[in-house]
Amino acid sequence: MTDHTHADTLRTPIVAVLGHVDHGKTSLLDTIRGSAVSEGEAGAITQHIGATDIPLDTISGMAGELIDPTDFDLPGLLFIDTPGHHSFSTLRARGGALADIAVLVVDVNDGFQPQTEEAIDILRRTGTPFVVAANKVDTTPGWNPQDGEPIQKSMDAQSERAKSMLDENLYEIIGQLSDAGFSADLYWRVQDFQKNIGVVPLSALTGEGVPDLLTVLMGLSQRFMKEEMAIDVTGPGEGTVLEVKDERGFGATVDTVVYDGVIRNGDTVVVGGQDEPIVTEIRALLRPRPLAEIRTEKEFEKVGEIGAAAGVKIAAPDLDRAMAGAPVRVVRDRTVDQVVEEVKAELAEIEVETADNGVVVKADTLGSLEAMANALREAEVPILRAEVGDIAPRDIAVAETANQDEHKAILGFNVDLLQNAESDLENADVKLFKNEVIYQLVEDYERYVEEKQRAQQETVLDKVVRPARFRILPDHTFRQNDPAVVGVEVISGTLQNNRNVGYFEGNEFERVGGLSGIQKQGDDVDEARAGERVSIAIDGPTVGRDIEEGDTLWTEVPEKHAKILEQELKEEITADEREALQGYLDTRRKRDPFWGK
Ligand SMILES: Nc1nc2c(ncn2[C@@H]2O[C@H](COP(=O)(O)OP(=O)(O)OP(=O)(O)O)[C@@H](O)[C@H]2O)c(=O)[nH]1
Repeated sequence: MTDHTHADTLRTPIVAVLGHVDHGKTSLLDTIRGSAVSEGEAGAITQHIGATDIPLDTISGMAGELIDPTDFDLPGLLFIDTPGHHSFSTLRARGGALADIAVLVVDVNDGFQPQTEEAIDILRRTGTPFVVAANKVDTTPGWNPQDGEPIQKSMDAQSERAKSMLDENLYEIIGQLSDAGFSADLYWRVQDFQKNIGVVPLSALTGEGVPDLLTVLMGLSQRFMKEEMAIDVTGPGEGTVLEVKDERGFGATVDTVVYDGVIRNGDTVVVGGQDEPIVTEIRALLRPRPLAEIRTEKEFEKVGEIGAAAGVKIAAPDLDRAMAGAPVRVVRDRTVDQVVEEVKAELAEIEVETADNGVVVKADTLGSLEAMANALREAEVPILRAEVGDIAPRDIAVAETANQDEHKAILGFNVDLLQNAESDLENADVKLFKNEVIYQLVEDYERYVEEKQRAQQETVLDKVVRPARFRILPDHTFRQNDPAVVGVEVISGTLQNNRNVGYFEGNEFERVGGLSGIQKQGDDVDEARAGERVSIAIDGPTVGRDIEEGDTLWTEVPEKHAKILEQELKEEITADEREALQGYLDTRRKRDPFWGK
């Protein structure tokens, strides 16, 4: 942990934006950035790698009368630029969420959608405070746009009809939040933001309501997060890898959000890698060039050091096996071993529990891998191997070793099938599942397993001998023997052709012969159901000697089949088959209590 006893400063809270596809995450970030820039002040925003820093002055300028900047001593807000909950689950810091606060974007017309639910789950699990941006209010029929205005002011300019239509949609969202277990209300009605989620109606398109969102975010951070924002600005830097990227002239680099301390050029750092922690020395710390210098050849500018909270690109040797979501730690005055152990310990927290048997899981980041593992654990699906990265030939080979068919599967979340793995997959008996929504991915897999099991049961059911009890009808002997042909009525169960039949003498089963034909109204059939009257040919017995009219006969069910029927297929067979089975088992067990067990 960082020593907080000296040089404490308040850092900028880190904000993440998440929500369902197309609900407006990117537009909202663009609008926040855009209106910050159009505030016109020099240094209104600072573009970081993977993040945008909006200082308090700019926020208060945008928020107008909503904010009194003297109420705040936090320096501003750092918005993570890569929106979406995939990246959000990457955003870890010391076992928790990297983002201090989140904005959940919900389209007012669409309400909650699958990725909204998933985002809520992640927020709940990580205990991240959040506000809901009820976006696209401008699409309300009859809306009279009030560009960039606070939402109350904008509401005052709307017709009663538009207002009530919007209200209806907003209450729908509040209801959905409540269904998800969060008590919520329109933000200006919320008294206690620790107990209630504030909903901010806004439009990323017209900017109305955006001042309100910034005000609420600032207020929440100031009130509830101030203590966590106290950091030692000179301490060894700590951060999280957002993305691993090849950069011309630099090789593999890691885009990193620094949430504590300071990172300096030349520092030795430990970075979580695919196989083991990577120990390397920083060759360059890179930031985007300020907008004014955009015309220069080079995309990045080098900086000597960078302090939390900030986004920076780290160039250093050996970073190609670094993982998105993994920790980055500066060694500084500690030993390398000590920091390697720290990084290992942190990675171990995320390490997914694996079993000797199970599926292969691949995900784009450590965080999403962890979320996948959680979802699979809940669904009681064991995992054989879990890794960050695209699907490679090795994964297919591993999946193929699973000894249960249903486990010969790869579940890929937000990853691609590598080109050199395509033919392997085609030739292997491995099923690939890909989806961008975790619970849908798990559901797809569960459905597949169910179908597979049903198909297996059906084949078993096809082969298994069905129980039947039937009676020889009086005056229905058509032939005495070779074979005996008699009319019967099936009392319960299914009488199948080519089965052995017999009767119980006391509790002993006496086989009389085998069925060699069933005819129903003159037509050959394979089976007869309960209640049906058919004529059957039995090889073996002679009517009047071995069997009599009026006798009750049974299909002989082999012990193994009886066991499968009773233990595995009881739900699959019909009620009268169950009845026949029960009668058969009861009689068998009078003699041998363990028969068919
Ligand atoms: N009318 C209106 N349209 C909006 C608003 N916000 C976003 N849109 C539109 O909605 C569409 C999706 O917006 P994006 O910002 O790309 O949504 P996103 O959530 O970032 O989508 P992904 O990045 O694909 O997940 C775009 O066509 C936007 O122009 C809004 O407030 N009003």
